[in-house]
This record gives sequence, C-alpha cells and structure tokens, in this order.
Amino acid sequence: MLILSPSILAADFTKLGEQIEETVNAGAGYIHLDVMDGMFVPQISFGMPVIETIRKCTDKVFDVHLMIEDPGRYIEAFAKTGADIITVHAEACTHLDRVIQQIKAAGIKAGVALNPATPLSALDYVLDELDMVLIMTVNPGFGGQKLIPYCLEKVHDLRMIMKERGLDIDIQVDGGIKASNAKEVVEAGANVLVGGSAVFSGDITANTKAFMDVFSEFENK
Ligand SMILES: O=C(CO)[C@H](O)[C@H](O)COP(=O)(O)O
Ligand SMILES: [Co+2]
Repeated sequence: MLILSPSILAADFTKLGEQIEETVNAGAGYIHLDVMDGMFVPQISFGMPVIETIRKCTDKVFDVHLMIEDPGRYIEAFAKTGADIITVHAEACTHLDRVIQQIKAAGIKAGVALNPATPLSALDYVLDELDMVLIMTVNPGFGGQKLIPYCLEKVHDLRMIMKERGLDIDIQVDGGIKASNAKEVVEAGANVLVGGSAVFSGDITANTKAFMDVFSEFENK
C-alpha cells in the first residue's frame, strides 16, 4: 500500500490543525513529525508538547522521525505523546538493537533511518526486528532540499534484500520528495513517501491529490 506522510515541518504553525485536516481529507495516510535536537542535526524543531497537542486534531498514524542524539533516552516520553511509529537514526544510537527493543516494548512500531552516506549494512542484524526503514533522500536537518539520486539505488537494493530474506517491511523515503518524482521513488521500491514543502507550499489539497494520482496509477495496475 502506498502512503503519503506529510511533514508538518513545512506547515504554517499558526494554522497547524487546519492544515493537517486539509491534507488528511485529501488522502494523506500518516502525519510525519520531525523532531530535531540541534545536536544530531543543526536545527531545533519541536518536541513532546507539540506532538501531544496535535494528537488532539487527528487520529491518523503519527510517524515520528527522531533526529536526536542517543534517542533511547526519550522513547518512553515520545510513546506517551501518542506516536504510532518511532524512527531513530542508526547513526545516533550506540546500541541500536536495544533502542529498537525499547520502542517495541512501548507497543509502538519501530523504524530505523539511514543518512545518505550510511550503508545498508548498518541494518544487517536488526532488519528482521523492524516495521519500517527510512532511507533519507537528503541529509537530515532541513526541509526544501533536493533529492540525492543515489539514495534511490539504496531503496532498490534494500527492496531486493528484503525479497531475498522474505521480509515485508515498509520503506519510507524522506527529503525532496514531490509528486513529480513520486513515480520514480515508488518504482525504486519505496511505499511510504514523506512530503514537506511539496505538500504544504501553496494549495495543500491539490498538492496532496497530486500524490494520490500517482499512487492510483500503481494501485490500478
Ligand atoms: O526529515 C526531514 C528533514 O531532515 C523532513 O521530513 C524533510 O525535510 C521533509 O521536507 P521536504 O519534503 O521539504 O524535503
Ligand atoms: Co523527516
């Protein structure tokens, strides 16, 4: 199943509830929440209180992307905000397997993100434990960047590895994803697409529907 996960980082925070509702009504399946700590990435975005507050606007799947150092310290706190999926960066965890166990022990789906320069081998011993892999298609930290083409080769290679191992895990892509490159991204093997600026700049309904139109081409095949 193909899912659009709009990143609220690109939304107008004075109209957050309205804008989330608009993208959900137009077909968005998840809501992507980018948490940045000013250490793992240069920016500081938002944390638990904001996620807890917007949990009241929608019952859609909350897909929380933790761009924070040593995320194991905060899994329980983010679990309490109403997160449905928590994704941590492999590069930010000293004991990645332990953090994945923490997420699952909290009753939440576990994702691991890889930066563009991190090889797929970083997932070797944990892949079977995961619900989702996030292949970053830009270096994390900022919205509005351009997709790095070689990251789609990683998506393709990961889909092949999963096939060989008989695994059916979601592959998410994040960074520079637009309706105009969505076809290519899905063909590479991704099924959860994060869109920030491509969803929230301009007409949110039309932008969301443009992704849905690409998805329907695949679903009607
Ligand atoms: O994780 C992220 C940045 O690190 C964001 O999810 C991403 O930037 C989305 O924004 P855009 O679609 O505009 O690239
Ligand atoms: Co993100």
